[in-house]
Amino acid sequence: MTRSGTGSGIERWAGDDPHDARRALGATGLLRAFNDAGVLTAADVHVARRTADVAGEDDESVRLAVALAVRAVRQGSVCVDLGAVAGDGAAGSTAADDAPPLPWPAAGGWLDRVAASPLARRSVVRADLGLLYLDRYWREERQVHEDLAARLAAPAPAVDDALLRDSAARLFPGDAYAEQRAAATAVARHLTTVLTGGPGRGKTTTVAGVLALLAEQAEHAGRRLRIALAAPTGKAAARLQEAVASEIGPLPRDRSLDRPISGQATDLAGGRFTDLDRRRLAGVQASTLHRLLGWRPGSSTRFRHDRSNRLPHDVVVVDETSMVSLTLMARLLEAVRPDARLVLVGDPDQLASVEAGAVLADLVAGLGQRDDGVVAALVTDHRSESAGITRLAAAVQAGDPDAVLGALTGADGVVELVHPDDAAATAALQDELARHALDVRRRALAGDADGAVDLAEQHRLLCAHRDGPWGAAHWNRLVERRLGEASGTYLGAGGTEWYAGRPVLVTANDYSLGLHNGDTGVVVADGETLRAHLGSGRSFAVSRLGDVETLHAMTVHKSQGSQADVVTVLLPDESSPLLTRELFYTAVTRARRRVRVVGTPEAVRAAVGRRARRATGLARRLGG
Ligand SMILES: Nc1ncnc2c1ncn2[C@@H]1O[C@H](COP(=O)(O)OP(=O)(O)OP(=O)(O)O)[C@@H](O)[C@H]1O
Repeated sequence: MTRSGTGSGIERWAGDDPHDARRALGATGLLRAFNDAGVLTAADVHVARRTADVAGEDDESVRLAVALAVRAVRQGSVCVDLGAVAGDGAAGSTAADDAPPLPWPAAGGWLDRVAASPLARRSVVRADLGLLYLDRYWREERQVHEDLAARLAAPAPAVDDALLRDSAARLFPGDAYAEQRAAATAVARHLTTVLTGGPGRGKTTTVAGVLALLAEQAEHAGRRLRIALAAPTGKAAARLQEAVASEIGPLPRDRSLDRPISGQATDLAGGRFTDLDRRRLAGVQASTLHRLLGWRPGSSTRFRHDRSNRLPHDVVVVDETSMVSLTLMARLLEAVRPDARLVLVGDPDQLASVEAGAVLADLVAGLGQRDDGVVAALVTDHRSESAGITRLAAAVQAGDPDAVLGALTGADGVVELVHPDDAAATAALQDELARHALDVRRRALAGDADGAVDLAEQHRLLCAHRDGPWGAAHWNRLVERRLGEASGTYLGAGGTEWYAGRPVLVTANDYSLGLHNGDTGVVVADGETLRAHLGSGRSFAVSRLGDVETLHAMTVHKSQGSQADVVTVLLPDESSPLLTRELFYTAVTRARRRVRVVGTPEAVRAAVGRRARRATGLARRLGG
């Protein structure tokens, strides 16, 4: 009852080192074979063995199925499709063509055996939709579906039609704003909306207008609108806050909200928003989703706000929804009041969340066929100065490698491809990186915090991997070596860890300090001491910072939710399982003005051709 010969496409780690920590000691049978082959890690095997032993399950194929479900979650999927996993190379075919065949159980009846096993009877695993889930993820996916279905079936929120028409025409005037006007009207008319679009498609502009429009509706009904703006990372929340504030314009000098507003509202910024809009929206703050939901010490999956203690807001806008995991979406949906508007904004073509799930892509796939405007897509590019980046991103999205290579070799100076074997070009790149780091350091040594932060934020070096010759760690060391040579000291790990000009990335939330995972900044000299400046006037003694990384280079995954004027993307070679269309798209769309890709044409083709698919059932549940 085994299949063999299939499955050479499944992603494997090199299982030939007997001391590799991923080796499961004492494993036998199928678990042993799949661990030896580098498909399962020790942790996958351990969980499968423990749960099977407790439940008294001896069937090796069932044990293997559980281990594959654990593996699936580890790799970002919510479930595993046992019928397809054997041939699944979607996440990257790293097995050599001559890798020995794996003893796969026959697909027919495999899931049924798991469904009839004591493990399923004890609800350790769930078979549903022809997929196998670990219980927690099955419950979360069902909850997300049920909460969304209830919201979609609930009566539409009350709106004053004439006022809505007027304010939509005022806030989104003429043909130039027609797409956003339609999207904003859809948001006003629905309890739940998914607002999608790539960079520069006018999502933030739409959000700002929607808030003004809803605030006007609320005031018309004699209420003040309670607004929550949130994003998965601190960086993304800060960007959202800044973008919405700059879109709306500065508050009029008299900030009194209670003062009766007499006469016609003036339009100070000369834009679409009036003083009245600005007053109605005064004080709106963006926060991380964790902060909005009410982080509780010791738990990353339970929050102060939940089904029994809902958020007070009338409208909740979440930006960068592609980064929201299934678990976080489940917590959000149970906390939002059933009658509050929920607007999920994001770019479904970007990499999905670090944790399991692909919620935004699932929402678009599952709800996109509806013709009622629940999914509103913005497609018009409003950033003309970066047309080259838009062309490149569109070609990546379309999965057209020739068009991608064409866009990369265009002569517009906006987009550039550097071959890694081009010694002169890579030396020039290293010189440029060193020069940039030195300029940041000079400002930091002079105590110019704003100047150092601004300059550091202008360029990002993005890598697919953390480790290896094209990994972020290597390039961080390389730039630090060049900085050290120029400074006559040894900088970085093993030398002076904290130095003026060290760009830093915060990698964990610290609520007591107000630090958020994803915050970035620069270490700046302050007399004899060093302080890390994180922008917006926030600074900390470096001794208080725990979880930080050096940011001369960063991984594409960690760059999600942020942008820089100039981005350099280092592609690994084509065999890397991380090299996917979503990773490449996310990397190039971090650039506002210029993007340089360092990689072979083969790596570019591999990236464009490979999808980072995740197994989930949500799209199917939503699509009926
Ligand atoms: N209809 C429009 N006409 C002209 N300019 C526009 C229009 N909509 C937005 N813009 C401008 O285009 C730029 C990009 O818009 P916006 O920031 O709203 O896009 P976005 O989708 O949020 O982008 P990103 O995800 O990159 O932040 C902004 O400078 C904005 O002022």
